Order: sequence, then structure tokens, then C-alpha cells
Amino acid sequence: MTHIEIEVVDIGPFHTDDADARLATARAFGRSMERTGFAVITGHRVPETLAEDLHASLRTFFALPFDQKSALMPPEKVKGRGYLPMGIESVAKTLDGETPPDLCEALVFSAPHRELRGEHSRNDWPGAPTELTPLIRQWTQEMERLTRVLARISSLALDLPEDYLDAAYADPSLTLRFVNYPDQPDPPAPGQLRYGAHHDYGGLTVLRQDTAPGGLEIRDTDGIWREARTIPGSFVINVGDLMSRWTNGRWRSTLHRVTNPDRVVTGSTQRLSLVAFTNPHETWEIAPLPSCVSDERPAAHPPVRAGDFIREKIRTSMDLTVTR
Ligand SMILES: O=C(O)CCC(=O)C(=O)O
Ligand SMILES: [Fe+2]
Repeated sequence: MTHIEIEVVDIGPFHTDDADARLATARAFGRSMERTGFAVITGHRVPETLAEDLHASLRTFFALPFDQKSALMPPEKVKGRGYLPMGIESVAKTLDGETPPDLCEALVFSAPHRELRGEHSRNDWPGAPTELTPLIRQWTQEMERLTRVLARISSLALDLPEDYLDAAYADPSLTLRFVNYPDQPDPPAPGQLRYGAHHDYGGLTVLRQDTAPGGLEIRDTDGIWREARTIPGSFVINVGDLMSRWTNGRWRSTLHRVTNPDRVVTGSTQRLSLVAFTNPHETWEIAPLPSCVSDERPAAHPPVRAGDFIREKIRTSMDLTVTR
């Protein structure tokens, strides 16, 4: 399996007052989003120790007995929050209809940043291990901060003023999804993957992957699946369907999946990903950005509200009631 070439962008200049460096950084980011729909960022200032501590604590959480984890399952089945056991989700359904369930379990938090500000929310916070909830709260703050930095990079990358998207992200929509892909003592069913082929639904996805075997694959422009390289301490950023629509197709929402580890690998193949789905506010109207429409490239879609668009995508991925 060959690797896909994804641009590595050091976003350090977005923490300085060097406007020229910021523009050059944003352009590199934008080129990558146009070419592959993916970029790898370094220089993001999310503390490495926080990422490592959270990763370790989540490993402890997912190793708890099922009864303890399932206490965090919302009463009605929703994909938007709580503990999602293995067998509930089949993400490739958004594309292919019936597919076997994904080989992962997840812990999801919906708009945790609003809860930190004291707003009402229906997230259930894990009581064990004890350090997990405080770590997720810190992670939330970092992801909210990074969401705003990414909005600024995106604005510049799309030839707009740097603060153009600030209003859309003043109160972003943010979902944290922590995913455990367990060891696979038995071979998966035919066609069954750790996470089936899918497009992300929303704005930009922020992914911290670990180096376990059986990882992220991206469908390249030639139609071939290629592995994404893992650069320690970096985040993978990718374009979701909403962002692609907002840019009138200029940025690509690329098909990706999480593949199974090779059966010949010995030892543990457990993989744990920290994912953040970052979006503009739910009520934001998504009409093609002015720099993305022209006489040659007229608007491909009518405007849509961000929240409505994403809810519809989630509905198709599961036979579930979506309540928020
Ligand atoms: O775990 C990964 O590497 C990717 C997860 C993913 O694609 C998603 O959560 O949408
Ligand atoms: Fe994804």
C-alpha cells in the first residue's frame, strides 16, 4: 500500500503577527484542500501532554466492562452524543445502503463548549476513570480555539479577508468523537471495516490518529485507496460535505475509511482516534462564498442552513431518531 501525499502545513504563523507568513501558510493549506481535501497541520499549539493524557484515559474508559460504558448510552438511540457501542453504526450506509456494522465503538460529546459556558446540554460525562471528564473539558477548549484558527486560515486560503468567517464561527458547532477500534481476534466479515468508506458531513474535521496498524485510507484522485501517513504530534484536517458546498466545490470532500489491520500483524492492533467535527453555527446560511462563484463557475446548490444539512446526513447513516 502506497501513501498519499498530503501537504504538511505549519500553522505557527497564525500565532504571530507576521501577516505575510500567515498568507503563505493559508495558501499552502488551501492548495491542499483543493487537491486532496486533506492537510496535515503542525504548529497548532495543542499541548502534546494533553493529547497523550486524554488518549491514555480513553483507553482506560474503553477497557471498562460493557455495563459501565453502556450507562452512558442515551435513552433513545442518537448518534450525536453518548456511548455508541460496536454494531450501532455503519457509516458507509450514507453511500451504499446496507453494509455490515463498523468495527468501532465511540464516545461522543455534542457542543461540549457550550456546556462549559454554562448552557444547557444533554451530554453524559463519564465518572470513570476520574481524570477523563476534566481532560475532555480541556480538550474541548483546545478544539474550540483551533476551530477559530482554522476559520481564519480558511478565509485567507479562499481569498477572503482573514476575519471573513469569524462571525460564522463566533459560536461554532462542535462535536467531539472519541473512537476505539479494538483488536480483531476474529477476521472481520466480508466488506466489514473499522470505519467504512464515507465523506464527512460538516465543515472541517480535526483528527488526531495514533500509529496503530489498520489506519486511515483516502481515495486518491486516480480512484486508488492510499494510506495517510501519521506524523506524531500533528492533526489531519479534512473537508466535509458542508465545507465543499460552501466553497462551491472548490475544496474537495474526499472519500476515506479506516481499514482493518493486516492479519499477519502480531500483538495489539488497537487504535484510538480523537476526532472533532467543526462547523459554523447551526443557523448559519451556507451559500457559496463570494470568492468561489463566477460566471464560469455559477453556484451549484441553493443555500441551506448548516444544522439542517448535517442533520439530514446523520439521518441517512443510521436508522435512528435524531433529536437535536
Ligand atoms: O479514525 C480515523 O482515522 C478516522 C475517523 C473518521 O473518518 C471519522 O470519524 O469521520
Ligand atoms: Fe471521517
